[in-house]
Amino acid sequence: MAGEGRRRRGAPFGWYFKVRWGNWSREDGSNTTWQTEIPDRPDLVNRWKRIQRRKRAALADEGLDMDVRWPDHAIHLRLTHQRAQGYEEKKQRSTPIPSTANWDQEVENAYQRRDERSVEDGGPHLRVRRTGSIASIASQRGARTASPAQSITSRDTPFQSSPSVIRKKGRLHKDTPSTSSAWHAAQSSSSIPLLRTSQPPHSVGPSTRSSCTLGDSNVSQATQSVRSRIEAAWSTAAADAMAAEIRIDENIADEDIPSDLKKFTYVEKGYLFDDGLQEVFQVSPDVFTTCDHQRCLEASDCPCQVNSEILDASNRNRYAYCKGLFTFNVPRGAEVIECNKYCSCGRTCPNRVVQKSRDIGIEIFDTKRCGWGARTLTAVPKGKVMGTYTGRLIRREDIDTLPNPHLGYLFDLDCTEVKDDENLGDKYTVDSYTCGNWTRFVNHSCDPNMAVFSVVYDTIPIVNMPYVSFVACEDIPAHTELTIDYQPYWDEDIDATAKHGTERCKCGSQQCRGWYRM
Ligand SMILES: C[S@@+](CC[C@H](N)C(=O)[O-])C[C@H]1O[C@@H](n2cnc3c(N)ncnc32)[C@H](O)[C@@H]1O
Repeated sequence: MAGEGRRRRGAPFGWYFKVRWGNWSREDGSNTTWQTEIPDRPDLVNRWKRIQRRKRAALADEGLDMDVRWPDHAIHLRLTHQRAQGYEEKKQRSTPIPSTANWDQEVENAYQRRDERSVEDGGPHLRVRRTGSIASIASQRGARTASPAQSITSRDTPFQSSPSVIRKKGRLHKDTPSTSSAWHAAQSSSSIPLLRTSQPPHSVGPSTRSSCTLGDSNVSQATQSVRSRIEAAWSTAAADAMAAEIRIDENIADEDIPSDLKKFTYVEKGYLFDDGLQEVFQVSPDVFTTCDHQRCLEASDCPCQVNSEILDASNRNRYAYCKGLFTFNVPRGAEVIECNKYCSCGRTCPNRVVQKSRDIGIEIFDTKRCGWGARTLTAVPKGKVMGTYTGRLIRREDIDTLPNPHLGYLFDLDCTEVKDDENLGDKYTVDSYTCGNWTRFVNHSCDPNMAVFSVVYDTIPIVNMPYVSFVACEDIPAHTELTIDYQPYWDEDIDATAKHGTERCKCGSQQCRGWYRM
């Protein structure tokens, strides 16, 4: 393969490959032809396409603002073919992946088409990496294949709740567990918690106004405008990422809005990076596993999928997702690897779920007992991916330098870490104190309705910078507070009686263990 190009004079419109022949030449010595297809050498065509795709991606990596202003029709008149491709790539990347309204139907259709083609190994397939496999990944060629195949069966530890914890330096509280049934009743009736308890550490609790006067009413106007301004800024950021609405409960008053939150930057997707970390995150295109599919349904022939380590009881590979919902088959220490920007599958590929935009509206509200919280505006089905924990990506070793208020908003990217590993090198944490999204308002519950899992799609697992994805672990009615367990493996990881560093839990669930750890 020597090149490719758009329609040539006198030829039908379309893309052409330029082929240089080794065993043939014209009388004048030239040995290239232009052809629309090379049916007997699909390997050459696929390799060529892969290389071109990487070139396009590299062009787009240079910056998304370049050239995008040009109208579509001018592109092939004014630019080389490669630049036109780069333009297409940039255009696509500048547009976040919208959530598709009829996505379920599309996937359903695709499954149907697959079944019609009678593909033998059509079973769901999960691409993951397990704890401890980092070295073997690195030993493979540039980690392209993500991990060695390593079968586990359904008897292995199932996905539980969260591979990571939100950290906070806390002092020991000796209070007894909170077992309020009012909270539980409030939850099950889809309303907000009713109990009023002590203020959370950074005073975002209930208003301290004791009386209401005309002056207060004016203050209330100003309050509204502060809340509205923050809400507008966050909504704009969410809309830019094509995400659903983000509201701040209108009952939140001016004096209940912490000053730091007025400077808070809402980041719906992705990370902001501490010095030098973006370079770590942005790995070379060569090390990605990629596929040439339009859709990644046939696990047996998708290069991204074949190295899955997760098998079901019948030894068949599984997808992490089924019809857009998380399957909860990911064991502890595993990461989901979604199709990436170098794959040729489209935006509705069933292996692209977390990277889609959030389509569930969220409201931030005052829980009256745990500070602010986040609740869903609509009913959410079990398995629905709600969003990722965003914020500033920092080195774990830098946590000690952070001011105290940050410590309640840290999320360790520790999914693949071995217990009690003291080495802090190459370990990272997300700090959402000054920037982040609605997930930084998610409170702890001992009976949570969301779980978390780690996922990568724009980097590779070995760099230890996955996204932490929040997923509904049960059907959640509209207007219910969304919660996770900050210490999901507490019964495995720590002696429940050793409560050093724990905080008194006010989740109020019937299963409340009385403490949580940041
Ligand atoms: C990640 S933030 C959650 C959002 C926080 N409520 C706010 O107002 O910004 C974690 C903090 O929320 C509070 N919190 C979360 N879950 C709690 C619980 N179950 N009991 C008591 N406080 C909780 C604690 O103050 C904790 O430091």
